[in-house]
Amino acid sequence: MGKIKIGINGFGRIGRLVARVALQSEDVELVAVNDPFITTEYMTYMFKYDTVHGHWKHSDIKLKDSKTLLFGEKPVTVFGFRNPEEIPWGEAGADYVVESTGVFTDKDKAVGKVLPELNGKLTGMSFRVPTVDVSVVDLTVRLEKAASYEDIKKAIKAASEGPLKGIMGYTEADLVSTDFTGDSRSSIFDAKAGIALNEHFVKLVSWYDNEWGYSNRVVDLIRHIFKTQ
Ligand SMILES: NC(=O)C1=CN([C@@H]2O[C@H](COP(=O)(O)OP(=O)(O)OC[C@H]3O[C@@H](n4cnc5c(N)ncnc54)[C@H](O)[C@@H]3O)[C@@H](O)[C@H]2O)C=CC1
Ligand SMILES: O=C(OP(=O)(O)O)[C@H](O)COP(=O)(O)O
Repeated sequence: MGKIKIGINGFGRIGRLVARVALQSEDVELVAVNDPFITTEYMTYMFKYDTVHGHWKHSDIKLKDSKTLLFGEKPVTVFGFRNPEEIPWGEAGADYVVESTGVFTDKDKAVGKVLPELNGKLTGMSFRVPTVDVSVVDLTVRLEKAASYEDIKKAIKAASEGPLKGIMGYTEADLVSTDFTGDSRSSIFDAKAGIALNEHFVKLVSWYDNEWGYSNRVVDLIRHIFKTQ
């Protein structure tokens, strides 16, 4: 089976990290990036030296010419269009495009679309804690069916080791926000941080690397689309 060829629109925090995920994947090939507001020199510099996730050590990155970046031997076409309709992704061979400009998306409305059964039942917020990276979800829940905090912990632990392995994590360690930097899972339940008022009212706490976890899920999503198309 051929590789999944992707383009990335917007080469900021997420665009560059999706590129890192793709470049480390066997089955995904980065073929093009588009960003009208930064030069190829600046793209190279920002990609190489990421303050949060560290220096890129997997390959050399060079400018082949003003329209091509070389990641090791791998050429990646660079476009600079502001209007997404004008970007010639096809010319570069991109079959899937990651939208990571933040200009054309509306992610806050996505939960109810992805999980319609939660419409009207769930709202929430996550704290972008004052570190360069990592967020935390503080979920306060009123339960119709009684459950002790121990039961909840057991169910989440079982899911993290079973159907949600690699996506949901579970920890009883005494960790703090920066300990989750570089974790590719979407949510790591902090068993010691939650609290139950009674068997119908609980607060659950879960951490995630909002940059690296999200970027890994973007590439997982492309793999899913590729497989199911
Ligand atoms: N930073 C994070 O932790 C997360 C961000 N997101 C979402 O990902 C998206 C991108 O966020 P960041 O990477 O943090 O933003 P960013 O500001 O670091 O990067 C955005 C990039 O898009 C470029 N851009 C702006 N207008 C453009 C256009 N018309 N065409 C092409 N490129 C354009 C900018 O030059 C910049 O390089 C947003 O929708 C954000 O909500 C989602 C999850 C986590
Ligand atoms: O840090 C983030 O992730 P989070 O909302 O999951 O904590 C934001 O998605 C960053 O993007 P924003 O600048 O659109 O808020």
